[in-house]
Amino acid sequence: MNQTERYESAKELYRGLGIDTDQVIRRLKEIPVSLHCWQGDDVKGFDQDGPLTGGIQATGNYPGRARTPEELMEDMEMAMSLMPGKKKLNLHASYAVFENGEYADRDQLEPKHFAKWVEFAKKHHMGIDFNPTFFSHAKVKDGLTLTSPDKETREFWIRHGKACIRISEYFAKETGIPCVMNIWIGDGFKDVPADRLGPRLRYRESIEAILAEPYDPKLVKPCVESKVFGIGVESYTAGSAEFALSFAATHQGVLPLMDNGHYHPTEMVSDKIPALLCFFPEIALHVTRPVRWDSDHVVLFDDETREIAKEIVRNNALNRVYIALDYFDASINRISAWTVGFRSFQKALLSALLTPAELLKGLQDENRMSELMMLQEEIKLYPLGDVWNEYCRQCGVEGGQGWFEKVKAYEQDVLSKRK
Ligand SMILES: C[C@H](O)[C@H](O)[C@@H](O)C(=O)CO
Ligand SMILES: [Mn+2]
Repeated sequence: MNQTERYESAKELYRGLGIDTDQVIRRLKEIPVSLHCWQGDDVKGFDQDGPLTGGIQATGNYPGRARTPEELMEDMEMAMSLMPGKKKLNLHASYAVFENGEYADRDQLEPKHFAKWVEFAKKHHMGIDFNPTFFSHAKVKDGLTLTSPDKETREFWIRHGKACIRISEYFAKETGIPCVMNIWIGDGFKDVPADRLGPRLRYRESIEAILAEPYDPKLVKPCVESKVFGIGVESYTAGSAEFALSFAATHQGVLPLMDNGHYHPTEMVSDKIPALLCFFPEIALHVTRPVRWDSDHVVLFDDETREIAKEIVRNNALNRVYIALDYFDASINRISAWTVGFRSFQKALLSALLTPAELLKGLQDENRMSELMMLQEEIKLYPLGDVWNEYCRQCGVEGGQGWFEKVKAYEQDVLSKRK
């Protein structure tokens, strides 16, 4: 059978489950997934020369890292040409583009410093999500920013956050797509602190000061991303899950953002999604793959990634969950890392859309658990790959491994020349 015949055969099989694969493909094409710029340069950014801090690490030293805005945009374009589906551009403030010798510190950033990125996003018909960069900067004092006991330090970072509110609104107005602005700080302590409450009270106050910056809540979606520990802050992080959830629950219009690398290894974010959907109109995610710790490995088509996609789809929450990828692997070709991760989550969304959720819920509600188990297991061997190939064909990208030849050629022609 050729690919078309295989798709037609798969279509019939899924029709037997009450699934219209043509409609699934149409729907998947419209689900935006935010693609993080920082996989392309190991989270280095353009505005500082110092090391990556904040308790995160991009391990490896694969040649060809993007060093300039132009190189990063070129690499993202290459990667996006290999990915099916709708993308948003996810930027950090540290990726500001200064021209003609200009420079602005983090608290002085303006929309004009991101005009090149808006041009890039418009060229690719993308919305833009944004992140204040509360790390990798000299004004991180003793590892602290918004929680610092030093007022001047807090005020610098509050000004940075306010500047990012203004830039986020600029992005939304320029692209016509709301901007998710994610607040994450690495503030914490390596060893047992004497005061866990004080930093959190200051953090709450600082975020409230940032959000006092006027903005249109239809255009800017502020989020607070939690974390359980970081490298060098193993004993305490101010922005814990309880803090982030409580802040979002008590501040109108603020979304909790869950990164599935930010919990204890046995905790599953997939299970947390339907819990939060009971209480929050909207939530945000960073989809990643933690190995032993919050290692930010490339997302794969693995169980938890599939479960995360399933919870979003089967709870009819595609319009309530802002999906972003967050991983940075410096040990492999970065174009391939971007591409594998994005395609993996597209596969997870497709798998979820091809699952007969109502049929399975009915079996659960009727306590027909034996049949439920049987059917959930049998569906795993349905021909997802034939629908995937048709989806990729319609999106104009390779369904199988052929795309990697293009990555190898790009490495040969472009990346290898970056000395
Ligand atoms: C670069 C991102 O802001 C960062 O990865 C953050 O989202 C995070 O997950 C830190 O562990
Ligand atoms: Mn994250």
